[in-house]
Amino acid sequence: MSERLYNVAAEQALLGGALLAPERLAALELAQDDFAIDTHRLVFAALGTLLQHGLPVDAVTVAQVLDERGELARCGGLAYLGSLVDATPTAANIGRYADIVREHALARRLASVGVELQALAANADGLSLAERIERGMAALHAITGEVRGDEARPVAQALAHAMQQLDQRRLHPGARSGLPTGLAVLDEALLGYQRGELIVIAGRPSMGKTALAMQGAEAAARAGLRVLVFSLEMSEAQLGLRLAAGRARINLRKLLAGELDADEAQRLQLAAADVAGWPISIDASAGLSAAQVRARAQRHALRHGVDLIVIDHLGLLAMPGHEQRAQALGHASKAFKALAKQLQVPVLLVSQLNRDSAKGGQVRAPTLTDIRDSGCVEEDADTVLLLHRPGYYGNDRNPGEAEIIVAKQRMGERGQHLQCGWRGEWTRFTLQPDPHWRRPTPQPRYSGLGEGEL
Ligand SMILES: Nc1ncnc2c1ncn2[C@@H]1O[C@H](COP(=O)(O)OP(=O)(O)OP(=O)(O)O)[C@@H](O)[C@H]1O
Repeated sequence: MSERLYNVAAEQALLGGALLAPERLAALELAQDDFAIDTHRLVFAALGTLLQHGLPVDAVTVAQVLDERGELARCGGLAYLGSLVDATPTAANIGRYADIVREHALARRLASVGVELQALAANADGLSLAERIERGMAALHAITGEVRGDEARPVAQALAHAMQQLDQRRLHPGARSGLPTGLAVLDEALLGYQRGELIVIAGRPSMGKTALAMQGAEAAARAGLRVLVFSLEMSEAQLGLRLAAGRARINLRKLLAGELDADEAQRLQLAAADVAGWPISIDASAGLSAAQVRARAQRHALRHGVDLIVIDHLGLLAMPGHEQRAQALGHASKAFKALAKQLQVPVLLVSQLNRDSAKGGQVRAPTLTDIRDSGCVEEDADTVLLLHRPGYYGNDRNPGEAEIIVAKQRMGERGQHLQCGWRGEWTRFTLQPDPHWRRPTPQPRYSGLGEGEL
C-alpha cells in the first residue's frame, strides 16, 4: 500500500489520545476500517468493547481484552500500548488526528473505486456503457457522500438546521429559500425552486415551457449559480441566441432574419457579452437516455459543481427498446428525482402535454390528469407547473395573457392560478400582459372596387 494512503503516526497519536481520554472517542465517529494498520484496528476494537460495557479504559485494561482474544502478542504486548500513551503527551489534538486518519481511509476507498472502475471498463458482466458509467458514478458518489457527511442524521439535528433556516427567514421576510425562478409571482408562490426537488414544467406545444425553464436558468446564472442544461430539442447555438435575444429584449425572428436596426444590433452585442459570462453549460447531445443524462450530470457536478439542472424535454429522451413507454418514463422521472436529491439541486424537467383540440377557439386549462400519460411523473415530481395561454388559440383573448398553474407542491398551496404576461417575441414570461394590446380590427371585406380606384 502506498504511504500516501495511510499515516502511522496519526493512527498512533489517535489511539494514544483515546487511551488518555476515552470519553472523547464516541464523538469522533470512527470505524475500525478507518485504520490502515492491522494492529491498530485490533486495539481500536478492544477500546470499543470496553467503552460499550462502561468499563475503565487504559493501556492495562485494553491489554487485558487483547490478551483474552489472543491478540496481545500480535499487537506488540503491553509495551506497545504503553508507547502509544508515552508518545502522545495530550489528548487535546485528538480531533485533528481523527480527521487525518479518516482522510487517509477515504483515499484508500478512492483507490479501491479506481480498481472497480477498471473492472467496469473491462466489462466482464456485459453491461451497456451507460450502465457501467452510472455504476462508476454511484461508487464515486458513495465516497463524496461520506466526505460531506451525507448519512442518516438524528431528527433533532435535522430539525435544528431547519429551525435555523426558519429563523433566518423570519429575520428577512420575503427572502426566498430556493433558487430564483426569474418570475416574481412564481418566487412568491414557491419561495423559489427548492434544492433536492424535481420540478416539472408541463404544457401543450408552444406554451413557453422552454422559455420558463430558461428564465429560471438565467435568473440563477445571474445570481452566480452554476446551471447545467440538457437541451434535447435545440442546439447550443440556438439556445445561446435565444438567451442573448431575451436578455436584449430583441425579437428573435427579426434577429434570425437579419433585420435588426443599429440600436438593436448594439443591444444584442452587449447582451451576448453578458450571457457569455454566465455560468451556464449546455449539453445538446441528441438521443440521450435518462441514465445517460443522470451520469453526465453527476460527472459534470463532480468536475465543475452545479446548482441547477434543466432537462428539456422528457419526451425526447431515448427510451430503452425493451421497455414500454410508460415504464421508461417512470424510470426517467425516478432517475431525475434521485439526481435532484443526490446533488441537492433543483431539477427542472420540461414535459409536453398532448395537444387538445380547441372548441370555438377555447381550450380548457390543463390539469394534473393531463400528465398521467407521462408515466409516474406526477408521483415523482415535488412540484408541477402547468402553463396555459388562453389567447394562443386564435380567440379574442389577449395573446399576452398567461397562467401558471401550481398543480402540485409538496410543501405549499396547490391549485393556485398565477396570472402573468407573455411576450412571444422575447420568448419570456412577464409580470403582466402587455397593457397596450388591442384586438386587431377586422379588415374590411373586399368591397368590389375596380383596380384603378385603389
Ligand atoms: N418572434 C416571435 N414572436 C412571437 N412569438 C414567438 C416568437 N418566437 C417564438 N415565439 C413563440 O414562443 C413560443 C415557443 O416558446 P417555447 O419554445 O418556450 O415553448 P415550448 O412550450 O417549449 O414549445 P415546444 O412545445 O415547441 O417545445 C411559441 O408560442 C412561439 O409562437
